[in-house]
Amino acid sequence: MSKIKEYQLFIDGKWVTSTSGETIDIVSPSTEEVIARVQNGTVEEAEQALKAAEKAQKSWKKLPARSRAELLYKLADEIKADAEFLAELLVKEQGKLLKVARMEVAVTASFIEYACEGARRIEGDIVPSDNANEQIWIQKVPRGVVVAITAWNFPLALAGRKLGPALVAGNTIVLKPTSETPLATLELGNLAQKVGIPNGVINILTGPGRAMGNALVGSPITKMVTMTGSTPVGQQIARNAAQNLTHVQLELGGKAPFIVFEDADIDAAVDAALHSRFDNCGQVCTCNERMYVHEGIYDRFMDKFIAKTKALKVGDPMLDDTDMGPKVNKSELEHMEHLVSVSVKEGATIATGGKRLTEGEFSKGYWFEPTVLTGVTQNMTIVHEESFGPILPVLKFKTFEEVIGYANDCEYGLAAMVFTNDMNTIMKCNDELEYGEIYVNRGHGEQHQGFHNGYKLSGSGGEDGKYGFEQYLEKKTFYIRHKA
Ligand SMILES: NC(=O)C1=CN([C@@H]2O[C@H](COP(=O)(O)OP(=O)(O)OC[C@H]3O[C@@H](n4cnc5c(N)ncnc54)[C@H](OP(=O)(O)O)[C@@H]3O)[C@@H](O)[C@H]2O)C=CC1
Ligand SMILES: O=C(O)[C@@H](O)[C@@H]1OC[C@H](O)[C@H]1O
Repeated sequence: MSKIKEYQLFIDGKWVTSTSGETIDIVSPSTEEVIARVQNGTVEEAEQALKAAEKAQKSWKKLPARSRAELLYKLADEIKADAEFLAELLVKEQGKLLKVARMEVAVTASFIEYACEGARRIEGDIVPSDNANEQIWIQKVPRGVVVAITAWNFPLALAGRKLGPALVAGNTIVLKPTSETPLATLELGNLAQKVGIPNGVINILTGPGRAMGNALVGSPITKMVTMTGSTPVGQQIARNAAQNLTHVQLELGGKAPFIVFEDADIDAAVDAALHSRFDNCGQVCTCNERMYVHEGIYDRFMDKFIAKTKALKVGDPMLDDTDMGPKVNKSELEHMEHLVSVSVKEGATIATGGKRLTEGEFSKGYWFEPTVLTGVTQNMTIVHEESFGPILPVLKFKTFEEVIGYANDCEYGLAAMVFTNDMNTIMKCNDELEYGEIYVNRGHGEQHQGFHNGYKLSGSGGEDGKYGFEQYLEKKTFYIRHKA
């Protein structure tokens, strides 16, 4: 039995063991085995990390942005060089398919590289004054210490998505990954040391979000909090950050509608709907969480969709021919069972799936069948509560007005997907859908140069692209008068 690796806290360029003397077991979702242990960090260690970041930021911000970017390009290179090791670690800790984990590692590096491209575009303004012999300069400056808190579904990519722009902009960072899947993120500490990122610029802490997270968010040293996770926790963070009026950027829950109009390309829509629901075991914030199919094509569409859902291969995420791995933990698995049970009680029919898998290779781990619910009505719980798993409720619709009303009848506003070839319908969807991200004739999947922006309870501030980069900068205005 190989010795279980115990990770430490990464503070001020050094690996340290927590004074708590306690560790957190990291469990494989595929086998339920303990695969590693991480520190149960203390509030005092949160303070130490913040102070290290504050100290380091004073010189880090003085480096030319291009010099900061050079170091971060090297970090991205090291991530790519370590791709297979990091990908397998993601499979072990989160249960995602190896092919998806490889994509996640590549995306982590490219998030950082995209941020580096912005190093020469941190531009301000020179504005004419109403006064003679005077100029007004509006300069973009870093905020200071950024606290980044991430979710368990794409832990490494979410870290790169935040670390890249934060550091290129001249901030330093204290990164707290989720206690569910912190391992690949912790490895960034080793890579930061390897490329020579100065001590204190990157700090990585583990420990329960409530205690450690609260301490990080509530500190006056913290000048920005960027968090990806659930809406309730995002709301808690916003309340906690308010005491210091700290800038907060939140990427939260979603309940994306997937709308198939009568003129849609049915085969393309079936494939997009399938992948947008079941990829990463449905654990993507922009997943197809509810599907609306026009009554005119419903039977043809559903025959194809159900057949493809039944054909999905659930199993070992390390194998190339596996289509779906396990849910991330026991409570998430039990939540799937709960949602199906409530849906059936409310009148839904299970068209396929609906149960946890327990036989043979599934005797250990958190496995759930790809599930499609039909006979669903708009008032049912499953149409409004995020499942963040492989459960898809399907509803019929007749008219444009009806389905737009259904789609917008939601407390979330992150992503929506629409299949139609009618330009007029596309433009009306663009006008009327209350979502920050709309995909037309394709499934979900953001790009770095876009803007990942949740409306309503899906978030605040947005990230990615030039608008996401701007979040990591403050503005400073100079009024400069000179002798005539
Ligand atoms: N909009 C988007 O881009 C995305 C949204 N999500 C959403 O995230 C959710 C699933 O991820 P999950 O990790 O379970 O989300 P959680 O909200 O449970 O946790 C997110 C992070 O917040 C930390 N945390 C928990 N409580 C606090 C607190 N009081 N103060 C500060 N930090 C805290 C957690 O730490 P710990 O785990 O140690 O408790 C974790 O690191 C889903 O709702 C999904 O929709 C996921 C990915 C992307
Ligand atoms: O956070 C999510 O669920 C998505 O934004 C996901 O995270 C990193 C990937 O690039 C996105 O698909």
